[in-house]
Amino acid sequence: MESLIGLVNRIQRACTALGDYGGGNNALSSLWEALPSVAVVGGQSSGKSSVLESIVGRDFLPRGSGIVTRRPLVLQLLKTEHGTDEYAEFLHLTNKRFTNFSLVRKEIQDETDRITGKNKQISPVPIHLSIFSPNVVDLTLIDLPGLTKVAVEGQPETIAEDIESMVRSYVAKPNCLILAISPANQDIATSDAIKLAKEVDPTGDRTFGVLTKLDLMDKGTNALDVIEGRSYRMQYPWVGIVNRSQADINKNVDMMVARRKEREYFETSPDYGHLANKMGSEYLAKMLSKLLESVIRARIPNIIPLINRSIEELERELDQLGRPIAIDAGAKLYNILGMCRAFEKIFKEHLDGGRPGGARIYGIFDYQLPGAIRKLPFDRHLSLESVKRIVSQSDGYQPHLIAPEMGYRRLIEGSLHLFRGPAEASVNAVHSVLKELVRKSIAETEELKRFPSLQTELAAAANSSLEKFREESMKSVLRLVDMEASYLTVDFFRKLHVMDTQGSQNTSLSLPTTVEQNGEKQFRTIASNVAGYIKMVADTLANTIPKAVVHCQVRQAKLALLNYFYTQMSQRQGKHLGQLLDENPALMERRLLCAKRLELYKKARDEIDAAVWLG
Ligand SMILES: Nc1nc2c(ncn2[C@@H]2O[C@H](COP(=O)(O)OP(=O)(O)OP(=O)(O)O)[C@@H](O)[C@H]2O)c(=O)[nH]1
Repeated sequence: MESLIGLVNRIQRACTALGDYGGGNNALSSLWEALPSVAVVGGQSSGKSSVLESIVGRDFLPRGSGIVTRRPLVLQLLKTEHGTDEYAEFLHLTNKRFTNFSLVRKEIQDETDRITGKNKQISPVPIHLSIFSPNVVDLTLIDLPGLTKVAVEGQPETIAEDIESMVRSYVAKPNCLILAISPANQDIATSDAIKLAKEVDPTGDRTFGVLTKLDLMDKGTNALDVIEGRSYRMQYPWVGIVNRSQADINKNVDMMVARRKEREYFETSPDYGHLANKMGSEYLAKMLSKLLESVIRARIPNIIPLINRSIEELERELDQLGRPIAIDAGAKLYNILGMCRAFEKIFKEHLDGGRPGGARIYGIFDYQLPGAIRKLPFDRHLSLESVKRIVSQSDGYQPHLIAPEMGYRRLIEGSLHLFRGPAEASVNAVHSVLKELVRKSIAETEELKRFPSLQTELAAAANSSLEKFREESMKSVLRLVDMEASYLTVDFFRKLHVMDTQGSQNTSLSLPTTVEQNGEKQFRTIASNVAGYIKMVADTLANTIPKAVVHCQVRQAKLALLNYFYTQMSQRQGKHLGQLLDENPALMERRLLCAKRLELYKKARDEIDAAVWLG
């Protein structure tokens, strides 16, 4: 069965491939940070690289002066069957097996430079190296740049701080075991590794003290005070190491020989002999492997809810951001039309009552239009003075004989003309409501939110259709008013005449009146008759204007708001369609990031599920 370390290895590789290497300010939760790991921390020349090589049993890390490790190196060791060949693989060079470890060293150097440039910058993007060998234990270690104090030529002044903050970002997370390397030939109180570990892990629950260069201590001195926890106590016992010296490296002393020499050193040491079975790089590797396995076993149950929660959050965010747009013209057109239909549906819901707004149109017909008609200045138009003037002007040089037919007509036409105002106002008011509903519906169409250009174009197309509907509606309502003026309802006046004759018969016995009195009475009657007629017309128009407006504007808006837009769309080429779908670049980037992170979490969930089943 594959070890849990192998499982975490695979998830870590997926993390790097999908852009999650912790930190970052993209507000996405990091799986990388949640995974247990072992970070190797130490000051420059403390012997970090030597410890790692000793654990691997191979000479493969870049060496040189200055800061050699400038990107985190995630070193995944996988134990293979006894007798099998050793080889190494990089995540960035899939399918290429390295059996020559000096080429591994070169590739680490080259790959570091690929991201950081040759000017010795540092980068948090890790390099993943897997080593398959029968001489290793299953273990993952992360080699970090050595803590330094000074910048070398060409490096930014802030390099020391930059390195410290990168190292800190690894060791600060609670799931990270810290392998703190300190050289024995320096005062432990000045160890950079111990200083940092103390800060981020004050209880020492996850720090392992490793003391290198025991063989380089002054004759007659030893590091027992440290190793036995008297000068600096930690939860886990210190592990002493003797690596290859510079002279051994120069002589190309084989790593296996070095391991043997280290074993012999402890076994024969008068100072450390009693601790020999708990010293040396082989012991360190085995102990770390066991511990990492048990930490992973303990932490996995907490990681599963994190993964599930993150999947939910990412799916929610992706739904809000919308799925990516297809590239071919047909699919683009299909998408655009789909969004238009979603908009039209919402627009109709506003009119039909599913959403608010449509009732304002009824308000125009029920309240605004009758109110405006009531306020028309008929009183002034039909005042005695005005009636007299208009009747006499209409009579011309020959006063009327029985009834002032022309006077009536002029008075009525003048009154009817006043209805144009309320009719026009109704059309304009409904137009404003429809325009507002278009704006609202666009804002409420979730699918359109990502596409500002499409929104603008859709609004322009809808508004230009509304403009056309308004023109049609205006013509129709004004025609209704003009029709009233073109042909008067004869019946109304015939009935009046009959009533008038009966009235004069009834009053024939009343007191005699003067000529002026008679004339004035006649003008009043004319005013009252015209007012009666106008009232009748007002009632009619209060009913027919809404019908015309609904027919020409509201119904048309429901039926054909985007007809012209659709015709235009079908003639557009792919490039133009693409312009309508030009999303905000920040949004596109965010979608990509979320999609990659989602893929990572799903992969991790599958990996863990499979391991649980197998386990
Ligand atoms: N004699 C002896 N020399 C050691 C030991 N450990 C490391 N060295 C030497 O110390 C020097 C620095 O060792 P490295 O392993 O390169 O140290 P490092 O911490 O990786 O150094 P940087 O990557 O430059 O920060 C090398 O010349 C090693 O040979 C040790 O236990 N004994």
